[in-house]
Amino acid sequence: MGLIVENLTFGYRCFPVLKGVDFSVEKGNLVCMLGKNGAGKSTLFRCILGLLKGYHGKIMADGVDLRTLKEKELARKIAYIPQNHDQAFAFSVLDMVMMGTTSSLQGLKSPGREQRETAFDALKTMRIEAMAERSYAHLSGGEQQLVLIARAIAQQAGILIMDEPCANLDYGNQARVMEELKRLAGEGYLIVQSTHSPDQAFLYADQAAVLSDGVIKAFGKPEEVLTESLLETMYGITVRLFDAGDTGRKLCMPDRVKGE
Ligand SMILES: Nc1ncnc2c1ncn2[C@@H]1O[C@H](COP(=O)(O)OP(=O)(O)OP(=O)(O)O)[C@@H](O)[C@H]1O
Repeated sequence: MGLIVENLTFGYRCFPVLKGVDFSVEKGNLVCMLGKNGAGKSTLFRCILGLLKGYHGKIMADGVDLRTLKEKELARKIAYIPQNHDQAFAFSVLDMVMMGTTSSLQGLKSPGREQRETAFDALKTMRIEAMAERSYAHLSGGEQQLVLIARAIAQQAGILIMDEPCANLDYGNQARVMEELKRLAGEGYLIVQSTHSPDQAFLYADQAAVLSDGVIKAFGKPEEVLTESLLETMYGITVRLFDAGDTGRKLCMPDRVKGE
């Protein structure tokens, strides 16, 4: 059970972006997808989310070809968590999370007690139930990101897709959000997120995927696949990897920081 992408190709008009993307990953993993600006990470995510339909190849979730699913069925399998953004309307946190439950509603019905309970359970999963009645607009960026993750959980999808979830977050909130994502992966969710930080992949990811020239150039444990030479080729700078004390993890530093 998980996500399989097979020979996925997609282009905007005559401009090819994805040229045969292949990877598969089981539930219970946090995957960090790296690739330079314009590599096609968002395009790949939009194909997986069914927002771009003109692709060739196959995307399967839990053994089901996503092309065969209706919108609501797809929403029960895969949820998208955007970067946190300013919300113009004064929704409460619980209302925001309840919006994630609409895929469980028949026709034009409004959310009821069941949806409220699902939303509250999602807040508990994220350990933010104390915020339920607060205004979403008045939360910090990090808190808002946790609420958006809760909204995806309320959607009751097992696969969460995130485009740079830590962009715009301060250092502490980045760590808090990444710790929560790692915990959710440990509970059985599959999380696929893009990042521009090799360190985020080293510190938190079970798997790293590198998208380059329209294909997955490397996929596997971050410490095994994110080599100095691969990172240098991808980002066009020399880097140095070093062991992070006794954590068993690696960290990445641009070579210029050495003062050369
Ligand atoms: N709607 C569109 N129409 C035409 N070209 C597009 C469109 N959206 C994206 N592109 C192009 O497709 C390529 C891949 O873009 P995409 O946003 O998927 O990259 P990305 O890896 O997510 O980049 P970044 O890291 O900068 O967010 C880029 O060259 C981009 O200019």
